[in-house]
Amino acid sequence: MAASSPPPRVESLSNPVQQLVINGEQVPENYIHRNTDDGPICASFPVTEIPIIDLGLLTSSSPTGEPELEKLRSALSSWGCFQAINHGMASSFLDKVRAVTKEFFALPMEEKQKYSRTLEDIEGYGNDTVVTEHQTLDWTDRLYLLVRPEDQRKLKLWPENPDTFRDTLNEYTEKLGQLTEIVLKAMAKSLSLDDSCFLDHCREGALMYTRFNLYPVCPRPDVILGLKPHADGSTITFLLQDKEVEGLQVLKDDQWVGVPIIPQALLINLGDQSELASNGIFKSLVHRVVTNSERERISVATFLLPHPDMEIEPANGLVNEQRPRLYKKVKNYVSLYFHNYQRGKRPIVHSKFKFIFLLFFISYGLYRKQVAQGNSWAFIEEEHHMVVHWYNVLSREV
Ligand SMILES: O=C(O)CCC(=O)C(=O)O
Ligand SMILES: [Fe+2]
Repeated sequence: MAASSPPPRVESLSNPVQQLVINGEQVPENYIHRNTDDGPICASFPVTEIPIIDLGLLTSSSPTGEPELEKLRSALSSWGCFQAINHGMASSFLDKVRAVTKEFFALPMEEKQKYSRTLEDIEGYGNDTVVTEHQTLDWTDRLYLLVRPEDQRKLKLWPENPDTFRDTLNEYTEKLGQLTEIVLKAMAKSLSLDDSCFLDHCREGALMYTRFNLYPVCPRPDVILGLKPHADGSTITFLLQDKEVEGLQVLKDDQWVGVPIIPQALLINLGDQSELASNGIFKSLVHRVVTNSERERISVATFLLPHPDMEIEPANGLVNEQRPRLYKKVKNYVSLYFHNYQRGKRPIVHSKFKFIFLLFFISYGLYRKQVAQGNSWAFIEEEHHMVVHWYNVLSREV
C-alpha cells in the first residue's frame, strides 16, 4: 500500500470490560487517556449541589408553580440539567430498576451474550464500536434497548433473566412517558413559548432508548474514564444513578464537578436537540463518568429522541433581531451523533452557523460607513436590524 493511502478502516466490537476484569487481563492500551485536553481525570472533584426541581409544582396551576418554572429555566440555561423530585415514582420502584440492572450484569457471560449486539446494530449487550485506531474506549458495558415505539421493540434482545426484567422495564418506560409530557411542556412554558413547542418533537413515532450501564471496578481510575466527555444527542435524558457509588461529573463554567446522589431523584439532562430548538438559550449538559478502583457502579439512562424524519430547528419565538438564529435545521441528528462520539467530538458544533461572524462583520462595516457619513444612531440601529433580519430569513433556508 502506498505510504500516502489512508489507514485501513477499523470497525469492530470490543470485548466486554467485565470479561477483562474477570480474566485479570492487563488493561489494553486503547482504554488509556493519553492527552487529556479535558483536564486531569480525578474522581475527587468537588461535589456540588445541582438545582432540584419539584415536578409536582411544575404542573400546579397555582402561583406556587411560577417560581419553579423560573428555577427550571435558570437550571437549563446555566447547568443543562436538574435533579427531579416528586416525579411520581416510589423509591422502592427505582430500587427495583436498579436491582434488575445489577442482576442482569451479574449473570454469567454466556447468559448475557445471548443478547449481544452486532456490528450493524446499536441495540443489545456489548461495548463500544471501534471506529478508528486512535479511539479511546470507555470502561463500561451496556445493554441498549429501544423501548418506544412499542411495535419496534426487539424483544429477542430483552433479557428474560432476571424474570422481572421485562415487566420492570415496561413499567419504567410507561412512567417516563408520563414525565416526558410534564417536563417538555414546562420547558416551553418557562421560555414563554407555546406548550407544545418541545412536545411536538416527541409525539408520534418519537424514539425512546434505555441504556443500562455497568462500570466495573477499574485498576487505573487516574487514566481511564467510564464514559468520555459528551453531551447527549437527545431532546432530554432521564438518568437514574447508582444509589451508593458516585462517578458522574458535569462541566460547569469549565470545571468538572461531581453530581451528588439523591437516591429518590432522577437527573434530567438537556440534550443537544433541545439546545438547538431553544436557539442556544438552554445548554446541553457536557458530562463524563470517572471510574472507581473499589466498587462497580451502575446507571440507567433513557434518551428521548424525535422521529428520525422530524426536522428540528430553533423555535420561531426565540429568533429575533436581538438573538439571531444560531443553528441550522437538523434531521436524524443521532446518526451524526454516533459518528462523532466515538471520535471524541461534539456534533452540535456542525449544526452551528459558521457564518454568524459574517453578520457582525457586515454590521460593523455598515456602522463605520454610517459614522463616517455622520448619520444618527437611530439610523445606524435600523440598518443593523435589517441586516439581522435578513440573516435570520436566509439562514432558515440553509
Ligand atoms: O452513568 C452515568 O451516570 C451517565 C451515563 C450517560 O451519560 C450516558 O449513558 O449517556
Ligand atoms: Fe450521557
